Amino acid sequence: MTHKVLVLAGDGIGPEIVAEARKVLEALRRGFGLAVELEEGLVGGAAIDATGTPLPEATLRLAREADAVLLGAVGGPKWDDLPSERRPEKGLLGLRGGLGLFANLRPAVLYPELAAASTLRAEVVAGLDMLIVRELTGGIYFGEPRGIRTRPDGVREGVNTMVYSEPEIERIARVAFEAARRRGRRVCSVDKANVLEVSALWREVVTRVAADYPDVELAHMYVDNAAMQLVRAPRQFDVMVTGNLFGDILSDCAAMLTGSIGMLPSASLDAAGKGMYEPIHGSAPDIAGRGVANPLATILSVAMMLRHSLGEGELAGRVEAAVREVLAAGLRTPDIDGGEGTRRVGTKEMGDAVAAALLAQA
Ligand SMILES: NC(=O)c1ccc[n+]([C@@H]2O[C@H](COP(=O)([O-])OP(=O)(O)OC[C@H]3O[C@@H](n4cnc5c(N)ncnc54)[C@H](O)[C@@H]3O)[C@@H](O)[C@H]2O)c1
Ligand SMILES: CC(C)[C@H](C(=O)O)[C@@H](O)C(=O)O
Ligand SMILES: [Mg+2]
Repeated sequence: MTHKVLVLAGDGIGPEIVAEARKVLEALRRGFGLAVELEEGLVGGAAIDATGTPLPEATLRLAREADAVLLGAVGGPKWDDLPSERRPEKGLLGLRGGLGLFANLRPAVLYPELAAASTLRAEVVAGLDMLIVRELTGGIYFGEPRGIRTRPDGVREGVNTMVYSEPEIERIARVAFEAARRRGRRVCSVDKANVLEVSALWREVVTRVAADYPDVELAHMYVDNAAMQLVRAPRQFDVMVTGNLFGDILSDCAAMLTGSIGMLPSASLDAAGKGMYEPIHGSAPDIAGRGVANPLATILSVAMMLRHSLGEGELAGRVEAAVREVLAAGLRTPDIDGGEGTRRVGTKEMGDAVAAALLAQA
């Protein structure tokens, strides 16, 4: 069966990093007979420029028809003055919401070769392998009412609403407990239950779901403490489950423990396992067009796509092994502190090296 993948390069470094991910898919096709058909679509600023909207109907339709979506990044200063409804980011949120991709898996894994590049001391971070399970289609990102309004006294106010229903909390909790069963059997649920009612309900529902997983240990943590614990002693975490906004913030924080935000992939899944795959970072306007962006988060997102949506777990392992190999060979993009025995390379050279390492396995 031929897998249909929709590729949405997006903005900024998006096209540069996606080009390297395509090389990896091409190497899998040539070296291992992966049957994959790529289609391209527009999203974000690129879609605004071409069609006037960040998520054209055609893109959503192609995404629905595909087995999986691979996305680069969206956004950039060119579109920053648009009202939030028309910004590039709305295209990404529209895809997540429109496809029902409620479960966002963000693994933060330290490759041993990058221990010296972590913002933490090697002995604090060595062996780090945690998974952030972020709820992706609810919470304050999607709650109503929202907007900027003017009160009767003439004062303007901005409004967003954080809402989580019991079914929304229950289904993301189950994703976290199921993942924990395949890993270290520990779940830490992160909330702000000392202040927010939405978090009090979150805690209650997660605790209830935990009863179905007696083999998994559950802990609760307030989000402010969780941010601190991530940079104090991150190895205490196995699976962390949290809401949309907290998960966004904590995953950027966790990224730095692994050496660079350019290393963190993600999978956004629906109830049936269909998914969209993207690095957790953005369009990096400060380095776009210079050929220096780290493509590994996107390449590792391809590995997640192979495993979670295409039923090609063995090939996923091969991609991860190829990444390990190029890091062990000392290749580093400039976002990662090199040090002795390393060699600075650009985006293309890194992608070529991963593709070559893959073909060498064939
Ligand atoms: N999923 C997405 O598409 C996504 C995610 C986050 C931010 N954004 C958007 O991207 C734009 C820029 O946002 P930002 O600057 O806050 O975050 P960013 O993640 O784009 O960049 C933050 C910093 O990390 C660096 N960086 C990010 N990815 C890198 C990579 N692969 N290799 C090397 N360095 C990398 C950047 O150069 C920058 O210094 C905004 O419009 C934002 O809304 C999009
Ligand atoms: C661009 C933005 C909408 C997005 C988010 O906040 O979810 C990004 O920061 C991410 O982490 O994927
Ligand atoms: Mg983010």
